[in-house]
Amino acid sequence: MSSDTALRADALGKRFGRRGGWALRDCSFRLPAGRVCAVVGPNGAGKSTLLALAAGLTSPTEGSLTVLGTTPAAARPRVGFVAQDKPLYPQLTIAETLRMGADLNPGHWDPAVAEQVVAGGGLDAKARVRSLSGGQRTRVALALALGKRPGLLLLDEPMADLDPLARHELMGTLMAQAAQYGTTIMMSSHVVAELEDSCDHLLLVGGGRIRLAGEIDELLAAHLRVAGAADSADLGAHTVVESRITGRQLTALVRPAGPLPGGLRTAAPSLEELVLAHLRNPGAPALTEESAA
Ligand SMILES: Nc1ncnc2c1ncn2[C@@H]1O[C@H](COP(=O)(O)OP(=O)(O)OP(=O)(O)O)[C@@H](O)[C@H]1O
Repeated sequence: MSSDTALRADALGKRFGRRGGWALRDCSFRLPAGRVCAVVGPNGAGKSTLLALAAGLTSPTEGSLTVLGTTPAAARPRVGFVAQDKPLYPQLTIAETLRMGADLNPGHWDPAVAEQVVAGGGLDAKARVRSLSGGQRTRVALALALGKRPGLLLLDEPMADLDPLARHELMGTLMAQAAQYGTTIMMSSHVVAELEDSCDHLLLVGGGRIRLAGEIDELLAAHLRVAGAADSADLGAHTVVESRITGRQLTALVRPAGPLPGGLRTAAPSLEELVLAHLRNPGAPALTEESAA
């Protein structure tokens, strides 16, 4: 794998237990290094499973995953992971937690980055973790992950319990980290509107499969919102992700395979429109680099 690839999945599958269903199946994608990648999908889609596989916390049932050019287990010292439940030691103070981060990451711990993230929330370094709110714990968990100066940062719904100001500020910190150190960031979220400004890559997971994968600009450019008279709009030659007829009016989200029928009004979709259309239509054909190749 070339060094410009942070993460590569090949026919990756994960099943919990021998009789369990597949949490992920037949997932193939490539995440170039230095990208900020949004992982979106409905509850139970397999997002956390994918992040846990990338963090080396669980192993694939089939297929393979390459992280920073090696196995997920070997890449762990260079990977930061903030799990959904943000495990921290409640009896430690914030200062002790960060010291633990320094001890666990000899030679690649950046105290200034970690302290800056904590200070951004106005937190007292002497406060014990157990006395912190959910959002404040998130901030400490992010400080631990960022202080490690990871090559790949995996964040499972990092913003879910943060107030809007804290989200904005921490997103800014994450973007600055990505820009300054070339850190690849992969983060799951349900708040798609917030991702449009900060992410440049998208993985949409549904039912354990990859539904959309690629650069957000390219995915958006491959789709069009169309509207026009229903009786004059034969979209049969194109991939229709979603279509609705109200009265005589057709509105649709399509992946054009060539020129569209005349008389239709077209507009570029927003990221939220693209994601929602695919979530509402789980049977719509996937678009990934593999399917486009
Ligand atoms: N440890 C486990 N044991 C058994 N099944 C599991 C386990 N972890 C996840 N699953 C199953 O795998 C599927 C994917 O779960 P996962 O947590 O990856 O989804 P998700 O996309 O992160 O969901 P959410 O948005 O609700 O966090 C679900 O059907 C879930 O029940």
